[in-house]
Amino acid sequence: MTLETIRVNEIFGPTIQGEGALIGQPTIFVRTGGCDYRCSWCDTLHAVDSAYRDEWLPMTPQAILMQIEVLSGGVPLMISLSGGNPAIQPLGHLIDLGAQEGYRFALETQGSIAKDWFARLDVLTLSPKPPSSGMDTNWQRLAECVEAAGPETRTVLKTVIFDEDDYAYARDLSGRYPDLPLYLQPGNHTPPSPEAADAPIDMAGILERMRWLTDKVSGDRWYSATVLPQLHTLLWGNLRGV
Ligand SMILES: C[S@@+](CC[C@H](N)C(=O)[O-])C[C@H]1O[C@@H](n2cnc3c(N)ncnc32)[C@H](O)[C@@H]1O
Ligand SMILES: Nc1nc2[nH]cc(C(=O)O)c2c(=O)[nH]1
Ligand code: SF4
Ligand SMILES: [Mg+2]
Repeated sequence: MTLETIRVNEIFGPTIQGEGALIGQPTIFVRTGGCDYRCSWCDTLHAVDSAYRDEWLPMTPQAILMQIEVLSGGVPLMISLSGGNPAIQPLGHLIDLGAQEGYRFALETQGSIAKDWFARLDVLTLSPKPPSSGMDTNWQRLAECVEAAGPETRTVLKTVIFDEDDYAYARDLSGRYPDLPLYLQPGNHTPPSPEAADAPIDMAGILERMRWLTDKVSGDRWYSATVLPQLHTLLWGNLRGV
């Protein structure tokens, strides 16, 4: 039987999950190449811009799992699937193969493409994009993603906030999905260029935005939202592969 290959940009770890529901927890990242969005402030353009597609190697699920096993020393831990948009890729077989060895899978996507294998994830993070990204949210597609994940997968929302319009977007999102946990992440206005393996970051500016966001959430008595930084950028700035 021939299996579909997955376009892989990078596999790295173990590191800690730097964002959202699993923040601080050990994980290995599998970053796929290719995205249907072009967010103005994307911090991972090397996995988005097709100018870099030569760096997205087609790999079988078996080859990916072998690399995961080497990196993890065979200890099954959480595998974070990100991108680009990993929902573009045929990841169902990798999830099943990894699950046989005890690995669990979390996936990070903007919620523009639903797949039936979302139901076999441990955690699905839907990260719809606010106005500052320049992208429009297709609410029907987002609903299809929530539906596809079903009751067994832990589904959470995470949205990036740069300004007042983004904040209003997040409030609207929360109203649409009052039962899903929502994580608010201050935006990094100094994302790396795709060529840079490391690049300067305005940490003071990001933390100032986080203080502004925290004040707003508290001032509005918005007690159901969780405000979190990108912990990996706090620790390593714009360094890639951490
Ligand atoms: C690079 S994306 C890859 C997965 C998927 N395409 C998505 O956007 O959810 C991973 C996460 O990083 C966030 N992100 C991207 N650029 C960012 C920036 N400049 N500041 C803060 N978060 C950012 C995205 O919103 C998303 O939640
Ligand atoms: N440590 C760490 N945590 C992350 N959480 C989301 C990431 C991503 O780029 O999708 C990411 C990443 O690249 N590194
Ligand atoms: S959807 Fe995610 S990977 Fe795609 S451009 Fe936006 S932030 Fe980058
Ligand atoms: Mg990132």
